[in-house]
Amino acid sequence: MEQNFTVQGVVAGIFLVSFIFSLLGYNGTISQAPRFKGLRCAIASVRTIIRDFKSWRFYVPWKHSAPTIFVTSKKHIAEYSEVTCLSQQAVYADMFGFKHTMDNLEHDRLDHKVVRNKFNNRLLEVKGPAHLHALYPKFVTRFENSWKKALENGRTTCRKLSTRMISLIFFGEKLTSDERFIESLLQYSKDMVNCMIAFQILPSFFSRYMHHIITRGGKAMHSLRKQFTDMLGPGRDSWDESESIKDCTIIHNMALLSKDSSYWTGPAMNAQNMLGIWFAASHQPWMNLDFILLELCARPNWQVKLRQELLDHMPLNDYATLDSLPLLDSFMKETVRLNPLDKYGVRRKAVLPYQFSNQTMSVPQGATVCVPAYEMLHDPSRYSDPHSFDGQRFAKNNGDHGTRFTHVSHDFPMWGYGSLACPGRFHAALIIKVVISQLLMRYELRLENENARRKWTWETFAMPFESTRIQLRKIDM
Ligand code: HEM
Repeated sequence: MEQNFTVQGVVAGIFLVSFIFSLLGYNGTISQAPRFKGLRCAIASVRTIIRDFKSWRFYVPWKHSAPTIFVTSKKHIAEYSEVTCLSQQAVYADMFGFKHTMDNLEHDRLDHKVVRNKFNNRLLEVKGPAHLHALYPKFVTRFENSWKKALENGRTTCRKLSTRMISLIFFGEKLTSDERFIESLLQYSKDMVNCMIAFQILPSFFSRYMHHIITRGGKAMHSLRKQFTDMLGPGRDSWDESESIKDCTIIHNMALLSKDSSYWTGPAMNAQNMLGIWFAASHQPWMNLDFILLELCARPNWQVKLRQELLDHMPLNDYATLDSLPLLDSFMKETVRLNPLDKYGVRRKAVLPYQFSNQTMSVPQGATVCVPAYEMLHDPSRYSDPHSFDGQRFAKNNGDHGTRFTHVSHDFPMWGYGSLACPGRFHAALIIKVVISQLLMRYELRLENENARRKWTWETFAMPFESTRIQLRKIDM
């Protein structure tokens, strides 16, 4: 429902704005639309846009985007992903309008890349895995409680399930049992995506007004930021949470790690970084979880195989055991290979001009460098029979682990590359594995409607429909 509302809103917005531009005689960049000359051409252009959008072909009709440079060799990827003047944050700041959606984040400071990246790596990649292992029983209990609620309501969504789970490691058990707090977390992430769509369509002049309208004055963002600032500052000592859980949370460790640094000027700046990390964590886990469930529905034989693998390793009392199952890992990875959320990966925007070290390529200021992720993941020289689903592709023939789901590689750009590769990938893997294993041990899964549309696309993104319904049939174990 919500998805339909967003898409309809977008189409209506497109209609209105293109009509106005057309009447003003704006010369758009739509490839197949005629040049706008007067009312007749305007109506024809609007029809083309509506037809394209109805057939799920999304694009920005009137913006000239900066050039994109594609890179595929390991050497080049390793080089450009690390260079300071090619900024990761600037890419996402443009895409999601961080100026508005992250309370004036100064995304183009060059020191951000180095300091924030190191900080986030220590916080999530270095410290994260041990905390995830320690909290594993809490995650299982969190799944059980969330699932009980879902059964009472007769439904849930991957987004809600994933948010309830992952928020536990961010903010502890007590705060994330508060429905109003969970609502703000969910709303903030939705606001970001709705703004992204609106900002891509409208001239940047409108961004701050659109942000205000779409997010109702940034209600969720301000409420979260206030809460984070308090938890990272004056309210730290009075935070009502058990010490053993608190010690493992991201917010508590953020305060500890930044205490003696001159870069972090205080709780307000940390709170802004926390908004960023929450945003990074809030979308991709549920979307990948959704695709994995859809692939499982299409493959009942894989449900049996994975269930057997789980049964062979019972009791799953610790995360090390669940995390070491080669077939589960491989199935998840193969799903992601065939359903990448973004056609491009390892995106960096040149905040200054850059010349590759072997002088073969130069990147003008403002251009984006990235890898053609979709093509690479479907390239027969990297993956044999690349268009067919092989759930065992990443496990060895003897059933051992091949390459892991969380492994970072230039052949598999899902996590990015180099020192900026996703530091939260272990968190994402845990959430997905807990949900999949708990569901498989209880149910057989199938789609309510085999022909239901499963993906929608926006620019280079391909995302699951939240409304695709999965039916669960209880199994006797
Ligand atoms: C399936 C889920 C996820 C996917 C596919 C994913 C993917 C990515 C990718 C592609 C990047 C950019 C890397 C680059 O440009 O080289 C990234 C960055 C990042 N991700 Fe994730 N991510 C996921 C989940 C998470 C989670 C759960 C967290 C937090 C717990 C997280 C935290 C971050 C952060 C903080 C960055 C920015 C890195 C930096 O600033 O240094 N991600 N992620």
